[in-house]
Amino acid sequence: MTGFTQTLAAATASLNRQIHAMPFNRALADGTLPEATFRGYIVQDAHYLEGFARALALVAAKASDPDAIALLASSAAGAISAERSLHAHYMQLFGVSAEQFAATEVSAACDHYVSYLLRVAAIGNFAEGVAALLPCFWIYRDVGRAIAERAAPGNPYAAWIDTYAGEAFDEGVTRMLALTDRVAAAGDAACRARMQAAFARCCWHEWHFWDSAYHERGWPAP
Ligand SMILES: Cc1ncc(C[n+]2csc(CCO)c2C)c(N)n1
Repeated sequence: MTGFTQTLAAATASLNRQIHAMPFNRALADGTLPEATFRGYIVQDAHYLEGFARALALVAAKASDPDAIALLASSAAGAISAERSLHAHYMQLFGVSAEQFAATEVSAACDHYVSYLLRVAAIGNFAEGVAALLPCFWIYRDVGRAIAERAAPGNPYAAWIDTYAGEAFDEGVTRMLALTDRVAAAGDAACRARMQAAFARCCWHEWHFWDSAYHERGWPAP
C-alpha cells in the first residue's frame, strides 16, 4: 500500500487549496493582517493549544507501542512549551495581559474544534485519534512554508511564520505522518475509513478556525 497519508491528502486536496487561499493566510503572508485580528487569533490559539495537548495526551495513553507513546506525549509537552513562547511573544507585543487572556471567552470555532478532538481522543480508537491530530501538524507546516516563500522581510508575523516553516517543526510533522501511515497499514478498511473521516473533519476545523478568526467571531449571542 502506498502511504495512507497520500490518500488523505488526495481526499482533502480541494479543502486544502481553499485553506491556502484564505484571506487570513494571504494577509498574514503580505503582513497586512490587522493587528487586532491576529491578536484575537492568538488568544483563541492559546485556548486551542491547551485542548490539543490534552487530546495528544489522551491518544498517547491508548498507543500500543512505546515509540508512539513517546511521540504523542512529547508533542503534548511541545505544544505547551514551544507554542506558548510564541503566544507569549505576541501577547506581550500586543499588550494582552494574563488577566485579559483569562477573561476572553473561547470562540465557538475553537470550542467546536477542541471538543471534537477531545471526543475522538476519549471515545474513538487509537487510529482515529491519530488521524484527528494530524491536520494540526500537517496543515500548519504546509501553510507556514507557503507563507514563508511569499513573506517580505520585516513581516510583523515573522515569528509565527518561522515557527511553522522551520526545521524543528518539520521533524515532528514527519514523525506524525509516519505514525499515521504505520497505524493505517496495521488496521483494516473500516479502521482506515474512520481515520479518513476524522482527518477530513479536522481539516475542516482548521479552515473554520481561521475563518472565525478572520471575521473576529467570538461566541455568537442572540
Ligand atoms: C488552530 C491551530 N491548528 C494547528 C496549530 C499548530 N499546532 C498547535 S499544537 C501543535 C503540536 C506541536 O506543537 C501544532 C502543530 C495551531 N497552533 N493552531
